[in-house]
Amino acid sequence: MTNVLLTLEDVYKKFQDGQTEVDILKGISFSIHTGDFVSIIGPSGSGKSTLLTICGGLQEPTTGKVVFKDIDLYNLSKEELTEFRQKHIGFVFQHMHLIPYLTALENIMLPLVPRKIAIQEQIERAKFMLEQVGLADKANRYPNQLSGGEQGRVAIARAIVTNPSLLLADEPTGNLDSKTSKEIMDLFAALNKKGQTILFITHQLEYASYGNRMFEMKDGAINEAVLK
Ligand SMILES: Nc1ncnc2c1ncn2[C@@H]1O[C@H](COP(=O)(O)OP(=O)(O)OP(=O)(O)O)[C@@H](O)[C@H]1O
Repeated sequence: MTNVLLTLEDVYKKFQDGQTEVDILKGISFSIHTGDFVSIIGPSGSGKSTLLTICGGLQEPTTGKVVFKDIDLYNLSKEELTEFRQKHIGFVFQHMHLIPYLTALENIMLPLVPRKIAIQEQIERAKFMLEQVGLADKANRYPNQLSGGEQGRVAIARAIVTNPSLLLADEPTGNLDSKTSKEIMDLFAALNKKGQTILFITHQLEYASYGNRMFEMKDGAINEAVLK
């Protein structure tokens, strides 16, 4: 039985830098399995965010294939790709991107809106997610009434309220102090323990080692570290 969730096959990404074309990703291949907790670590500008967006169906590679289960992502139409992302992918970004004029609960409900789910069920599911991330008592707070770590928790709850097969996080601890960062990483670890597949970027080895696999990016290539 195979439980491969995502496969990248010889992925290249080139960007135009003035007159020259620069290869940012140079033939990346790997597979992620259901239940994996994978970190990507590497120097600034090495292409980590570019890789993550390609994995999440947000940015097409120049060449190469991205296959999710048996779906060849970049063969989908724009509409199909949007639907795919809504159904299968959760995103958490460094700056959280919470909507300032919506409460924590309403922020978490947002991804459910396009699904035409009855409003009461949206509320119930968002409340359940708040409990999962330990913020049941902060449902009616606005983002500016929450600490950085609490905002991170809301962003994570929002990313997983749709039960995505894959959670992608781009430096989720980037703006947080070390105590709060550890809390967020502990939350990821707890979610992974419950079965959530996670691929995340970090600059810090300490957090990279939370995962069961670690990818090191350098000069457009990836090297999987051997973990003990
Ligand atoms: N749309 C674009 N057009 C041109 N160059 C780009 C574009 N997007 C990214 N780049 C370049 O590609 C390189 C990799 O960027 P990327 O954001 O993927 O790196 P990163 O490893 O995530 O960096 P950081 O750790 O600083 O966030 C950088 O040199 C960046 O300037």
